[in-house]
Amino acid sequence: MAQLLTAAQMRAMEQAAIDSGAVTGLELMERAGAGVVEAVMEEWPELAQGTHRAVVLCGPGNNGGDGFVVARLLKELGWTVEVFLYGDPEKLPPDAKANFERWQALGPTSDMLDMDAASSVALDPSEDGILLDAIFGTGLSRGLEADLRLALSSFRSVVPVCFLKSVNVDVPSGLCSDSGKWLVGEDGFDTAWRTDLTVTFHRPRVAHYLSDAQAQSLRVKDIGLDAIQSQRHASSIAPGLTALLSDAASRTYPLEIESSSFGAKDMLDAVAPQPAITELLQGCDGLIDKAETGGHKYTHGHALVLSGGFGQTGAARLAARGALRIGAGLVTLAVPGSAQMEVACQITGLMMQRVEDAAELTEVLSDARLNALCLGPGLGLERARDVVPAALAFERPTVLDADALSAFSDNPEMLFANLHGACVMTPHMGEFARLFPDIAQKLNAPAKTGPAYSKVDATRDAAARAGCVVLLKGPDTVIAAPDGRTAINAALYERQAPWLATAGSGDVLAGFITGLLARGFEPMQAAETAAWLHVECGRSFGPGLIAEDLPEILPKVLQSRMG
Ligand SMILES: NC(=O)C1=CN([C@@H]2O[C@H](COP(=O)(O)OP(=O)(O)OC[C@H]3O[C@@H](n4cnc5c(N)ncnc54)[C@H](OP(=O)(O)O)[C@@H]3O)[C@@H](O)[C@H]2O)[C@@H](O)CC1
Ligand SMILES: [K+]
Repeated sequence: MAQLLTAAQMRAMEQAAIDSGAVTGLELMERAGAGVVEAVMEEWPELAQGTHRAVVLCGPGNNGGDGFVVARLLKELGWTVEVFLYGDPEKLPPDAKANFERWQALGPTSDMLDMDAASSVALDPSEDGILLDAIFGTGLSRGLEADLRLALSSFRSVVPVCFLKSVNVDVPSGLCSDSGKWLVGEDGFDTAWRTDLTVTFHRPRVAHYLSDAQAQSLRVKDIGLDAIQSQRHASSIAPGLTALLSDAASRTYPLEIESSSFGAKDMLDAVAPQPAITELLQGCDGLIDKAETGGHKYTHGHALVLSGGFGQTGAARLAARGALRIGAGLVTLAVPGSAQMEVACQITGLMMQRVEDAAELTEVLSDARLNALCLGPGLGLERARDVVPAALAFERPTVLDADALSAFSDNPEMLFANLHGACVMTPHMGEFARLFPDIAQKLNAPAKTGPAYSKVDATRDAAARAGCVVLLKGPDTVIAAPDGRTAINAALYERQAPWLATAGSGDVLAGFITGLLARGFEPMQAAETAAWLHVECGRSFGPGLIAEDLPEILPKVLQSRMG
């Protein structure tokens, strides 16, 4: 596992490396610039052949310094390079200034706010290449002023005309790197724009997995911090490192990525003021295939999925199928009398039990072998209000989805009073906003300054209030436990799975979680694992996916996981 980083953590790591004497800021900047060039060539191999054009927009801080390095390196490769600066060169921080001066020896720097700047670029559309945004990175503190936004959008409008690829250094300028939110200026406008490529350094920032509207592709380039860290571990000297990192990481949560490509845990492990966040790129620990564990069907648990009435049983059947496929030993659908015939005609492998109301459910749950419950898919609001409190009274591992959440929109407190620590709530943003209106309002409020309140913050706050795991759906699904553990399951970049936005997809997810709860996974682990597998199923099936396909493709995904 590796970690997602906040701006404060990244700064602390760089500073610690510099203070150790193992590297200078100038060297890190050089590696960052070289990393950008390398990433561009990797992303578009055609740009590695011959010479091309780079329009480089530099800002007033070290992000701008990276831009000057890129400009120089591309110029040395023979590219046509035009550089524009936002800010006063005299006020650049030392490393950025040094690189500005090195660039000055190779070419001019124009004022980015000059009215004619972008149109001068558009005059010559003959060479393809890149538009590089190196205006702001992790140092963005507020929304962009109107004149800069105007200039930026003029440059962006040149991109299609001149066949340029849009590349940003670290984060697109205007995006808060801790929250994934576009900061708005005093006038309430932002600079939201989807670029072709983001190149970041060492580890991704939190923001890179919290928004689907920032870049098509993300590349993380090594700038040598891991090597410095392992040298330091080897020599066992890390004086003051922990304290330094702790100070700088005041608003931090170590953010973990489960990914072989990002290497081992790093020196931020020394700082763990809050529990970790896992980004589920490569899956989760603890997914033991049923075949490996063997045993009787009851050793894999018995899940009970509550169904709605006649004509409304499809969602519960989907969930039940998902629970069975993911390895629950037995799955029973609890069905009112009106729907018994309908369900009986549709199921194989699943069992059915008549459950008319809360009283009958209470009776059924006296069988302690029913060790995981799924409440919500197709349940119906009235039935949900009746059976949910009765089910929760047993304090068995329980998934609450769809109608089990909507039924309490008018009175979330009633739901919260019944929830317990073995629950997993799986709202989409609409359901979330009805249950946690104040949190949703805070999340959706335009942000003028960073670090802004993020989807991670919102999900954590919701989990703390509800006292159970909350899985807030989206292409950037965030899963949080009441103790602060948090994971992001991002279906972004190479894990995009737009086909998952199909009717019934959420019901299958609820079923996957329920099945894993039945197998004895603890709630956070069940939610993480199910969410990851859900996306993998979507990716594995591809276009044309309908919800029914998700449980059926799961064995293939599990087999590939087992190697
Ligand atoms: N440290 C290292 O060793 C390495 C760092 N690296 C690179 O450095 C980047 C971080 O650099 P950074 O900290 O200098 O921040 P950066 O994003 O350039 O901006 C800060 C400047 O912008 C200003 N400013 C902010 N918001 C503004 C606004 N809305 N409108 C106008 N101005 C605004 C702010 O001014 P202030 O807020 O103080 O008014 C300040 O002047 C990082 O993303 C990575 O690319 C790599 O080279 C690897 C090695
Ligand atoms: K940038």
